[in-house]
Amino acid sequence: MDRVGIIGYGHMGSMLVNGFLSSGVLGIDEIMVASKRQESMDACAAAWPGIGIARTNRELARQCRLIIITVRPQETRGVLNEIASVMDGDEHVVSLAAGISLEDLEGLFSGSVTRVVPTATSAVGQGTTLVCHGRQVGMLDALRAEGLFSSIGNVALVDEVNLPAATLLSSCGPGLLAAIIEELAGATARASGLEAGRALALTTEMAAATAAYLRETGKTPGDLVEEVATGGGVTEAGVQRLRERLPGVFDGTVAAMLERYGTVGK
Ligand SMILES: NC(=O)c1ccc[n+]([C@@H]2O[C@H](COP(=O)([O-])OP(=O)(O)OC[C@H]3O[C@@H](n4cnc5c(N)ncnc54)[C@H](O)[C@@H]3O)[C@@H](O)[C@H]2O)c1
Ligand code: PRO
Repeated sequence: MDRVGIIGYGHMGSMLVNGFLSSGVLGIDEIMVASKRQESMDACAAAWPGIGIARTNRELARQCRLIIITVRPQETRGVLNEIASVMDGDEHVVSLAAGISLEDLEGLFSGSVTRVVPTATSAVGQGTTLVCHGRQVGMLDALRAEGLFSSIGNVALVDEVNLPAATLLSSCGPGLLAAIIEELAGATARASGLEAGRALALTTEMAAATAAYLRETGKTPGDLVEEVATGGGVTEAGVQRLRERLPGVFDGTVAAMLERYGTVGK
């Protein structure tokens, strides 16, 4: 049977298995998983009774035409080298690895390759999965992969040249925003004595409401700042301070991330 194979069962591998099966886009007998650690395979089998578990990556590659590789970038070449000898050239590999180009991946085996960048927020059906197909990917394979990932959120096709920047925003972004939420809540609790858990709950709800407001009204962030910051009031004092300091902080943040993106797959 032509099952969808997932190699690696960490944050992304388990999120994809949960998403594909919970959404119903794949049935339990249409998916097969292989991962290095026996404990994670035991956890997978316990969470999804009847799921196909391969003992090795090669065993999985022999049985699946669409193979999604969710190991870390520095482990991705090794996995492709390992399975290449049992592939017949008709396979479609989907690589999640940040920083490993289509050209590099296509050089490792004879099938077709798509790069995909999901986001942790896909676990709740929110956020955008970035998709970049290699030139050898046929239309049916492209549509099949896009259909799978659209079951866990939005899908956006992105040219490879724009993948680093788009990844920073849509996939690293939840980590950045979570860190900002944590800092804002923490600083407010420290300065005021408001209980830390309460501060975090209020900040999280505020962040979700702000994103919903911008999305639903189509207003710009600048419009919203203007609405909230009453002249001579409290918000104005905070926004003024942020606008003095944040451009430097974010320029440095983006530069550090783009630099790491260039080396992460080496
Ligand atoms: N975490 C994210 O939000 C995110 C988003 C988009 C893309 N990615 C990409 O997804 C990939 C996985 O990230 P993650 O956060 O899930 O990492 P992770 O460390 O949580 O998971 C990696 C998994 O691969 C397994 N593994 C390692 N070597 C293996 C091998 N040789 N054979 C089989 N399994 C092996 C590990 O046991 C682990 O289960 C990375 O390439 C990353 O760049 C991650
Ligand atoms: N998580 C991966 C990383 O931080 C890639 C996008 C989000 O490297």
